[in-house]
Amino acid sequence: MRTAIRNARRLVVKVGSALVTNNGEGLAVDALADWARQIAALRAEGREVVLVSSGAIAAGMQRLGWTSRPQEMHQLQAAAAVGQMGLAQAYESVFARNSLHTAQILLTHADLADRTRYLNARSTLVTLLELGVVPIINENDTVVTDEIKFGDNDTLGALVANLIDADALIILTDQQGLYTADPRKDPSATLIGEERAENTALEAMAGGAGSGISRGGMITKVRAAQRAARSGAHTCIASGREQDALLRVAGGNDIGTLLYATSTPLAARKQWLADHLLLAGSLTLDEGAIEALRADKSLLPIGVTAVEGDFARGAVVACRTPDGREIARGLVNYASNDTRRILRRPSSEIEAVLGFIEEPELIHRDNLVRIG
Ligand SMILES: Nc1ncnc2c1ncn2[C@@H]1O[C@H](COP(=O)(O)OP(=O)(O)O)[C@@H](O)[C@H]1O
Ligand SMILES: N[C@@H](CCC(=O)OP(=O)(O)O)C(=O)O
Repeated sequence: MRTAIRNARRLVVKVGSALVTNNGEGLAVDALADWARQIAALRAEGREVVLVSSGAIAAGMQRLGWTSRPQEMHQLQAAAAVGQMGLAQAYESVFARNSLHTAQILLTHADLADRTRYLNARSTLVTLLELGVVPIINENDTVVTDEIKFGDNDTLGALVANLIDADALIILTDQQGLYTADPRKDPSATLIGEERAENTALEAMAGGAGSGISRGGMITKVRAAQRAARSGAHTCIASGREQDALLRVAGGNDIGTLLYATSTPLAARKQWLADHLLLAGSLTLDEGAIEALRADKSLLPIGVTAVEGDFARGAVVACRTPDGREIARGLVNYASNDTRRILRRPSSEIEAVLGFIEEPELIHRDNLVRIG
């Protein structure tokens, strides 16, 4: 499977806060310079690289002289705004030494949930890659609150990989890869070399963040690999402190943990639906509707037993089993108040109940994606 990474043309590289900021001590400029050198070498091989870098909050805290991470959102946002300047400046200068231009892109969840903005972000990124520029992405921490944050950049890295149809996602962190348990807590844990990204047993092995500096931990990296696999991208988690880590991973060497994709990539529009982190509402389905969705059919109002949330026509909603498990999601044809009036009814009655009809389906199969 390592050859899949060796053959990857378009790569997303994610570097975590602990690495970027020397565990919060300040920007690790030597590490940044080393990644820039390796990314330049990959570009010289004709490969395209997008960098997703954390570290704004940690760098901002250090610049402001704060020794512990503040709790208050506006203080975190202020630190991110200060730190992002330092981050951008440092990357610009280390890539310039390798004759490469960089571009700063700050994204929010809302940017990727809106179809037009999503497509715009994609075109800009692809244009930058065609121009030979290295896009450097972070979350736009200054404008997002907790409920709507990606929170950790592993998730953001996977969404970016899906956005630009990357072949591989390389996550550099402070461990050699995914271990059978958190090695900080269990010294007998062993490194996993390769595994299917979709193997849900991996989630039980992965724990939370290793330091107060970072957010996600290993669990968000495993989930990022699952997400990236939906668009066919393979993920490698490796230590950013290893000599030439990026070049060795991208060269197909046996380091870190490779979580490879096996499923057929989703069509672009369905990928976008699957990548929504926040849904406007949810529908509870009966057995017949669950069966219909498994057979790739549309969702009709007759198979819906309950509606949750307040949503407009065209919103993305979850389709759940009676015990609350999400099995699919899609773009709904009727607003929540209308959906409540037509649920459990045959489509032939929609017009009589509502006084109008949009479509006979509540969610058309083309706008529906199965999850899990
Ligand atoms: N099964 C595991 N294997 C490896 N590391 C793990 C595992 N479970 C939890 N961790 C922790 O995840 C940390 C890496 O994630 P994180 O601290 O969020 O770093 P980053 O800033 O690179 O995203 C490790 O330092 C480790 O303590
Ligand atoms: N956007 C935040 C990154 C959040 C974070 O810490 O992510 P990670 O290092 O991936 O756990 C920042 O730049 O500080």
